[in-house]
Amino acid sequence: MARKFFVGGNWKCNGTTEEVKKIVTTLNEAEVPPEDVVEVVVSAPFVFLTLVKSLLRSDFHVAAQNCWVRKGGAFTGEISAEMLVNLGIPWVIIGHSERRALLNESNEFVGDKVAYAVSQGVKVIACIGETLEQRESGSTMAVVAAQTKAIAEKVTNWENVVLAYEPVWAIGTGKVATPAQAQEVHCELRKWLNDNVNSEVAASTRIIYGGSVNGANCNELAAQPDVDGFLVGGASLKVSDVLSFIVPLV
Ligand SMILES: O=C[C@H](O)COP(=O)(O)O
Repeated sequence: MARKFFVGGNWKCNGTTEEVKKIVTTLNEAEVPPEDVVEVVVSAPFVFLTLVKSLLRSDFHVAAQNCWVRKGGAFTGEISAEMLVNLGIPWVIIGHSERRALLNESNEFVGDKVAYAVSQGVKVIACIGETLEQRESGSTMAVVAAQTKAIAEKVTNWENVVLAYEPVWAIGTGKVATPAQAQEVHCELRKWLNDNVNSEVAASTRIIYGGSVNGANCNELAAQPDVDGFLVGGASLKVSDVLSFIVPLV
């Protein structure tokens, strides 16, 4: 089953109105592969979601970077999946390692969040990945399998989930995983989905890579059979780089 290539830009907690407008203008003016070849999703901070949605070309889509674990209500500072639906925001990132580490989001909490967002009709980029210590101790696969299991236990509709493998040691460090390292984990994750969910989900779920992706390394990573796209942080924030990992994929 063909899996449409997915390119996500995660702006994290960055940007001003002026910077956002500049990046969106650059994206809007670019000649990129058609939407049926590459799906492009821009993940903006909450405060810029409506602005980005109003300015961004219609063949690109907008994502939030988090949402609450259940129906909204008395949860000060949180944003609910219902609100994203109301604003017409189709995607959300859940379980990014920065939130897992800094805000103590557990595997179970992330699984609950993914399931609730999907149940409300919001598509999810679900992040998983090991720390350097875990990789060096040989537990990479056990870690990402446990993270994926917590999602698989709660989610039935995998059509609306993209799995983002983001080794923590590669995020924002310039130390990109080698294409072989990325392929090895993606292949094992697909096997895990086959063995623990079903063969259709394994064949159709997009497994994307994140961690120091840029224009110089994206093509080699994209050539790996189980790398179905990217979640890009730093390079997605620079006007000079923002197209470097989309346009070469033509
Ligand atoms: O969500 C994106 C990842 O954290 C990757 O960030 P990075 O491209 O700056 O390493």
